[in-house]
Amino acid sequence: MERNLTQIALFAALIAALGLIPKFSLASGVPISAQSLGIMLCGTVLGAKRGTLAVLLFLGLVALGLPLLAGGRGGLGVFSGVTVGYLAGFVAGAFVTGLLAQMWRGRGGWILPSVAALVGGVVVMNILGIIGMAWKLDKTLAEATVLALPFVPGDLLKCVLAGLITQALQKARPGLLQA
Ligand SMILES: O=C(O)CCCC[C@@H]1SC[C@@H]2NC(=O)N[C@@H]21
Repeated sequence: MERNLTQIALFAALIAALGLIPKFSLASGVPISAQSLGIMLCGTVLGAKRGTLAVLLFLGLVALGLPLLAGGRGGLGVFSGVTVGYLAGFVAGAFVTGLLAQMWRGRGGWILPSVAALVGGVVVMNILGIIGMAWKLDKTLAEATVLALPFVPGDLLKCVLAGLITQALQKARPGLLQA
């Protein structure tokens, strides 16, 4: 129990730390951000339940006003901005990544954790992000999808990184990863 809480807090802190890497702002207002790597790792390393709780803790701190989002943003206002779909995607993405990672735990080296991150941290997260952009920017889903295309190369790289980091942690600290 205590160990779980520590790990949840640690991964919430990891997402926050990735927010210190400068974001690259695009015309849509949704930045290229390293924080989605943290979301993927929450799922691949902690699994669905603990990973989702870590993301909820992170977003709870953001809602309280802590400037933990990339570029030093925080407060309730961010939940009504153009990235609201992505913020919902942070939660759903960690959950789906975690479910798949748990199902495939210990198999496939770095590839299966990467595929889990691809499905949860790229497909699910971007679907919600695109819906949010379409809503907030008054665009069609097709137009919003075009706006999300610049994220794809970086997001694919993050999937590979998430798989490699997860495999390394599996070897170094097997107790951290849930079956
Ligand atoms: O800071 C925020 O308010 C959320 C930013 C979300 C950015 C999304 S995460 C998935 C996709 N990949 C990126 O690099 N940026 C977007």
